[in-house]
Amino acid sequence: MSGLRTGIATVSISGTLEEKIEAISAAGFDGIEIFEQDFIADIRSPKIVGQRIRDAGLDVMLFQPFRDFEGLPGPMRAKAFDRAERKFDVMQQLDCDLILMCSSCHPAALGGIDRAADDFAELGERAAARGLRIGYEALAWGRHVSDHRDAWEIVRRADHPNVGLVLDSFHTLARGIDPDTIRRIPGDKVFFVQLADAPAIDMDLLYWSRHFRNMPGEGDLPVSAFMQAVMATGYDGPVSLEIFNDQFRGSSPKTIALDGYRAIIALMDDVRSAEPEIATRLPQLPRRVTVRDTAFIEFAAQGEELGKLETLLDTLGFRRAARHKFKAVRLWQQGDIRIVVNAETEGHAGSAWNARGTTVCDIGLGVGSAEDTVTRATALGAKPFTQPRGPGELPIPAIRGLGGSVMHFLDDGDLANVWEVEFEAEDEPASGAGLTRVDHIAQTMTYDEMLSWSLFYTTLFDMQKAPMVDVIDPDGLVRSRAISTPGGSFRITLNGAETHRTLAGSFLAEGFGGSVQHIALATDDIFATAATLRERGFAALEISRNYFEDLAARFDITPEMLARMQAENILYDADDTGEFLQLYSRPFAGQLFFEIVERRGAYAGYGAPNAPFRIAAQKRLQRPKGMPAF
Ligand SMILES: O=C(O)c1ccc(O)c(O)c1
Ligand SMILES: [Mg+2]
Repeated sequence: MSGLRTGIATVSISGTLEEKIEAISAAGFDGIEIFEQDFIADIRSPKIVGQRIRDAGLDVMLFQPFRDFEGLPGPMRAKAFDRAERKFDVMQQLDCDLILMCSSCHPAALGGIDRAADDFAELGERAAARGLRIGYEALAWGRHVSDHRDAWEIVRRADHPNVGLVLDSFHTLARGIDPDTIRRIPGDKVFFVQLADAPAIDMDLLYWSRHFRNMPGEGDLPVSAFMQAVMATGYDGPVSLEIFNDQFRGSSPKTIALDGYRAIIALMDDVRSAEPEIATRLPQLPRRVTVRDTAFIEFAAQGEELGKLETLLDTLGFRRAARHKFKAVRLWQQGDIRIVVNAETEGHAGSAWNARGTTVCDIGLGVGSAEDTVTRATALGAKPFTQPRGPGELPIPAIRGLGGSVMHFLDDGDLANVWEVEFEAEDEPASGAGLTRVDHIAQTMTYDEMLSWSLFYTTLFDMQKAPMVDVIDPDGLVRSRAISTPGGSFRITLNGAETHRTLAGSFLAEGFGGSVQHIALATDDIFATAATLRERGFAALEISRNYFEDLAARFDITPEMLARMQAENILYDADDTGEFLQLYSRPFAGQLFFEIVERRGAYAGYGAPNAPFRIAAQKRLQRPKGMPAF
């Protein structure tokens, strides 16, 4: 059995046809759907374009779309056939044998299953004479045919070996059609399969499809259930992406093509795991990785900011636990939290500091098997990370993460001893402020990058994405989405800034791109922690008095507790599952900050309703002197 064949429509990514071909080939796809517009805009002949695509190692899998063919009356019908013949000429030049015909939207189309079937039977003869095939696709907004079941009935009645069906997950799922109805269709009559996901937004189908499609796994449609049904038919052809998305049209073709490849591989792996009996043609790869914990967070810091960061860690109750045996690297520890501060001028940390100044350059995650994690990541198109190892250093498996940062993976093997092997313990006694573990890591990026990064996490790790929330910054909107492992052992929030005027946006501008902006640390008793921190000289972010008055109106909080929260600048949220208390540090090293949280009950959120007030408080600190703080 040969491998899975993957494809992507040229319409899915930005650039000229040539740039698209390069990006699609580089991302690892086997073939390409030529979207006619991309071809027409090119100055090369169809013969040369076809050859160029094959030279890039890609099959020309499909030519599309051909519109408004079936069901036309009299002379219009004859014209539609002539039009089709012209496109057949182009296809023969391209050396592409399959054309997608989407269900007619033409106002004059008459409808009638048998009329359409007759049209396709006749066109099938003409196609066969040239060795070509026709795939019929039901557009969700087609005039008479908008459901794959009707398209299948037409194909069935056309009863021609060169006429088959194109299934497109968007059209089926957007209309809420049960994908299991696909299991009734013989696999050899499915000529091609297109995949797209989309966010659950209630809007006009055509508009939704043309602007908001995204990669499988990036949206909310049950694309995996769709694909399981397709594969259950015995379908053996290519699996291809057809993504109409406004953002993708303006993004880097390489990134979007890589995301697409990642999405297909993860999806087919999910299909196989859901129904192991079904042949998916996908080579084996380790399943999604269970993250046990955040093993460490590493900052690159030098000079004055290094001192400030270490002072802040000290006021937060961290102790100097160990020093690297050979490098300017120190381990700070409290509870299960390990923060590594790397002042090396060379290597990854050195270049991260050169590029961004003080920054989180590395995140270490505890996993079952570090090797399997890198194997899966690599199969999904991530880049393994290596740098020359110094004396006595362990070969800890790593990949490239967000914006040039690195992720290391630690497991129970020899790697668990890294702190003893590479570091020398310091004898500073434990003091602590009750911080126990990393609650979550907040990453800031441009809005355009959010889908890509959520896909990175949800395809590699066993993590689910929460719904998108809007965070109001006084100077713009920031979109935020949390991604978490089932038990919350690893939580990430992604914050996408649309403009540089927002706090998140100015962080991006200053830091030269997306990275970790804040780290939230958990405590079991935020009031006790706050008191200890105060004694240690920690300065909390000051929250407006109005905020606490509003809290009193919204929640049943005793006056005593409210007074304590106000005194300590502790923010509060609650839902049906529990309560959430938050305390923020002031910004350091530019616009990085720490958050301290206490979760009560099963509260699994992040205090999103409080974000605007926290942001406003942070922005007050940035105001030029002389402006009132309150
Ligand atoms: O939006 C469209 O017109 C369109 C065209 C071709 C397709 O395959 C499709 O799914 C949608
Ligand atoms: Mg389609």
